[in-house]
Amino acid sequence: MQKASTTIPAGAKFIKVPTLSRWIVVPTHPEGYQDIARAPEQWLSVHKAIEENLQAKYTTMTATAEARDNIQIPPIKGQLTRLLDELVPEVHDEIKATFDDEFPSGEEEWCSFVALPSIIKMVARISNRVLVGQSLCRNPEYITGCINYALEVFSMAYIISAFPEPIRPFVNRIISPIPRRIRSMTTFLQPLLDERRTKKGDKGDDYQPQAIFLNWLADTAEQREKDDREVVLRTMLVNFGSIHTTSMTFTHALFSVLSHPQYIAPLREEIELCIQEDGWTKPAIDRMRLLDSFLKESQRFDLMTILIGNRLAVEDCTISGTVIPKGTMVAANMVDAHFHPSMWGETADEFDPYRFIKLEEETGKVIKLPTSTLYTMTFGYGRHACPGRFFAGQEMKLLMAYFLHHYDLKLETKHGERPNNFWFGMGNVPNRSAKVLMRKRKEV
Ligand code: HEM
Repeated sequence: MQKASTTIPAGAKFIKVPTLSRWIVVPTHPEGYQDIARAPEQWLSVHKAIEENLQAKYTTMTATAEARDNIQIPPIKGQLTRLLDELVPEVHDEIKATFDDEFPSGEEEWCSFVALPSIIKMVARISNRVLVGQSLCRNPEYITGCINYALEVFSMAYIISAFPEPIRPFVNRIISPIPRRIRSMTTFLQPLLDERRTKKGDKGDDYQPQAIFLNWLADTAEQREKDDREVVLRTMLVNFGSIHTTSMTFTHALFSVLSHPQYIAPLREEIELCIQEDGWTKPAIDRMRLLDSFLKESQRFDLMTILIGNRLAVEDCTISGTVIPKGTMVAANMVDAHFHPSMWGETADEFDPYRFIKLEEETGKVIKLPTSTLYTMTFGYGRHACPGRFFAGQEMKLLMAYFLHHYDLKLETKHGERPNNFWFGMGNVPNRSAKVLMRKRKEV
């Protein structure tokens, strides 16, 4: 895409990019996405784009007019983000329990783990501590179900879109494992919903529900008269949207830290100072500025995907003076955004963990891990930018701080170099078989 961009005629506002399934139209400059992000849903629809990309009618089962109500978003933007402070001890406790269970190594011994699958498991458990609470997040069957559900949605979306529309329902009925998965996930989640309902009935206004996403979602569902099935589907959808995104982003960052070992000492120094003064708390995490800048630079440099922020034109419309015909898929070009010299200057192609600290010192522009801009698009941009980004940012900082504070770490590659990424379609997956060596630090 970078090479192709040199051949774009002057004045062109958009280009058409081929993907495996269809053409996608992207602006020729990162600023061009602004008008796409501002376009009303009746022109450029995020829901229709997701429904097409995920084949949501068959996979997440969220392609009905009713489901477009998106009841999962208010509790994420509301309680989950408002209570980040209170969630730090919970998340820290779950990280500690996960490490104790998964890596019970002695002080002297190095042990090795395959990074990506281990991190997916860890992130699934840690995130679910906040999504559904301690009892379920420590249930390996439930966690495996959450991880597999996401993989099943991806693979079914891929398979189903290869068939013509009229026969998709039959293909889906014959081969989809998703209905069985939903039934099995319901057996885990329904007892929690029943318990909440009973306690609420018994205690009335005195009922103090446990601070977990499932309870906040159930409150929203009740207000909007949605049933328990909708709550289960939405909980699974949030699991789908959070586990693999967080673990892929985090694994990219872990590989970047370990392939630039010169930054481990300053990162550790900052982490140790912050937790000495404030403990494992939100103020401590917020003060870890170098860690924040490092993770943000890793997001900038180690792209998660090439195109992001897809929207489907549901009627002919005019965007930035160009007619976009109905049925066109538009998106942002992440490569252009994350490496554009007008924003990143001559060092755009270099990995600089101090980049966001320097940017703030030199220009006053504050870009932190959850900040979404037209030039830092990992969490999307505009009114549909990821609502879970504040939680995800805090979780990733806590997890990286925990790793670096408690363990010596190195890559198990020939010369400690970063393992190659795996490009799948537009997605950039961190190497799936690369191993990391770790050993408990003596002094901690
Ligand atoms: C590093 C981790 C994550 C990344 C990279 C990420 C990225 C994204 C992106 C790119 C979008 C689409 C934005 C757009 O179309 O404009 C999105 C949407 C969304 N994300 Fe995340 N996400 C992450 C974690 C999470 C977490 C932890 C949650 C929930 C707790 C979450 C919940 C959602 C939801 C509900 C949406 C749909 C928003 C809407 O349609 O308005 N994400 N995310």
